[in-house]
Amino acid sequence: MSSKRDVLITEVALRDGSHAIAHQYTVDQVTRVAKALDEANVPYIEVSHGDGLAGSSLQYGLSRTNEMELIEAAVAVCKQAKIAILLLPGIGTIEELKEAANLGVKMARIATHVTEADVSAQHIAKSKELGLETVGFLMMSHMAPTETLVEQAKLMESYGADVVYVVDSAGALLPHEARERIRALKQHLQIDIGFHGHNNLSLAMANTLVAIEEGATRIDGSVRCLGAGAGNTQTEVLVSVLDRLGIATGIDIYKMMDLAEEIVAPILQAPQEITRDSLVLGYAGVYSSFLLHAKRAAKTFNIDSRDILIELGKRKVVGGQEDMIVDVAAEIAKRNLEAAVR
Ligand SMILES: CC[C@H](O)CC(=O)C(=O)O
Ligand SMILES: [Mn+2]
Repeated sequence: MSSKRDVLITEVALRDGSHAIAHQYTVDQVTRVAKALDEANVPYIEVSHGDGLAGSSLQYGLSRTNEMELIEAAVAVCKQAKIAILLLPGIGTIEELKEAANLGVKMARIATHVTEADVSAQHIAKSKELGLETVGFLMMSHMAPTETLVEQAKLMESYGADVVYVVDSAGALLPHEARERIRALKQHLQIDIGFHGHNNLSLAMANTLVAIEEGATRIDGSVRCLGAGAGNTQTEVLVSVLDRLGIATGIDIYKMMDLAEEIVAPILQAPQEITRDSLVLGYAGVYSSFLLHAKRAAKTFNIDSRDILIELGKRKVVGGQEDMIVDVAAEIAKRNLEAAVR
């Protein structure tokens, strides 16, 4: 296996996939997945609560296992892969960042809403000071015009980020929109550009390939699509497609396929597919991680989860506003009741 890498892949199933399994990862699962990914020569593995460090809460979902234990377990079994964490300023703090760095984490991804990059300044600076490779992660990138995205990415670059990602949190970007965004960032920034897709409109692979065509060299994938909503670009498929295209990832294709089938598939509560709910996430431009919350609220209020998601899309609700899901569900239930007695 060649260790040449034209594109650096970050495997996100142990972080983004946490949303899909209601943050129920065990140390044993994380150990087995991280070890197998390391043996397949995956360069970066992200491990955290789905909403990043310190995300475990009633608002976002309580973790079964303390994420620091999960990080420690992943670090312990990786010989070549670097462990990454996600941090959303305001949810995670500098204290958790330091704790993760002490455990052996090598990369920190600092995530903000696409128009709020300024809140990442001190976290990016601290991450650099701790000697971590540092990534700016601009979430819900479909919600801002390309000029705004460029402005915000430049802020992250000016704070010291080594890489900036276009994050299609809702899986709402169409290929020409992904192309325009990556092209503009390549034109205006000196640092590396990354792309993180979600497959709600079945476009994660197409958008990823377009991003690579436009010069993105940092790409996220989730093995067996174990990510929020319909999941991310499926890593083992991506690695195979890139190999066919002559783009080196350095990842062992058979080992990726085997770990997807034998280690990750049994973790899934249900196969990751594009259901009517995940399709609505992409169609209405709603945060992929809202999926389970909306389904739960729909059950509580006996309403259609799609009505909740469509309304959240109309209101342009962003990450961190999970409390709005129940508010919206209650309003819809009240409206339905009023209509029924009229
Ligand atoms: C809530 C954080 C979010 O899951 C980060 C991410 O992966 C995305 O925005 O797609
Ligand atoms: Mn994601």
